[in-house]
Amino acid sequence: MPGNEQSLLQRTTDFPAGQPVIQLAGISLRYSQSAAHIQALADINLELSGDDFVCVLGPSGCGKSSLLNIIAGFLQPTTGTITVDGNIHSKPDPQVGVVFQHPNLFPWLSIEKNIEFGLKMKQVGKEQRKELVAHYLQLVGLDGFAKLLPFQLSGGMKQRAAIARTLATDPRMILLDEPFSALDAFTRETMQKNLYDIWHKTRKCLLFITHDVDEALLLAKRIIIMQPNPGRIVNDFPNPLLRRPEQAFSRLRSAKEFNDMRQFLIGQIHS
Ligand SMILES: Nc1ncnc2c1ncn2[C@@H]1O[C@H](COP(=O)(O)OP(=O)(O)OP(=O)(O)O)[C@@H](O)[C@H]1O
Repeated sequence: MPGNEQSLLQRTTDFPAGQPVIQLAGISLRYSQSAAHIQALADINLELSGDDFVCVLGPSGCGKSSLLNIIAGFLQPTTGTITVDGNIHSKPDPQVGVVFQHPNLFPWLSIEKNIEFGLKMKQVGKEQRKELVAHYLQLVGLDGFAKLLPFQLSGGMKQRAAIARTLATDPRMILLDEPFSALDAFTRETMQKNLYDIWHKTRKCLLFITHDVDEALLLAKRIIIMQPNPGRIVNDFPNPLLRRPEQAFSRLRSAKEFNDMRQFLIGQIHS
């Protein structure tokens, strides 16, 4: 692998694992609509490390999307600050990548051109772009589909292309907003395995929002529970079932500990 590509692919490893990537201090958010106010978030304090895979669970309306939009820089908090690697973060920034529920690829660009797009924006040279695109296409298992247009791919393949596009620019962290919720159950499980393997290989800091307790238990290294009125974090703990890559989902799902944790999480969400 050429030296330049090596440095781009491995840039995240320049930061020691375990070092905070992002810190949220005293974040609150109040939506004001005419005379009505909604306190969507209150007193959010959070620190995510370089190799965290955090799943955020909580009932509808507890502020998960608001929190993600603030971290993405799409929304300004009413109070509080966010820092990325110690620097104030207050607007969309290539250091924080986002994968949405719908892959929103550029429909007129081939899959490889979609992945290359962010690299062009970063002014990465042509040869290096080519190698990075090939690397990330392979990482998400789309190496045979580079020349196709998005409409020629299945929903799961499009979402993998969107993940590759975000990974290719090597952000410090990636926010994923229910990225598999529009997929059928079988594709969803395949995608969960894919994402877990990608995280295991890249050790990228991931913040993943989901409504699905099983999904959180199968994927997360750390689980955060939120509650509404106002939206706040009520629990934040390491997933005791953190899976080894070779462990089958079906095996983990059938374990008594899995069912116990599932009941615990459902109780926490609905308490
Ligand atoms: N643009 C907005 N203007 C006013 N209120 C909003 C806006 N967006 C969200 N809210 C309110 O803020 C609170 C949190 O909403 P948010 O969408 O962040 O929750 P959520 O946990 O992501 O919900 P869901 O799981 O249903 O997607 C809710 O009471 C919601 O009605």
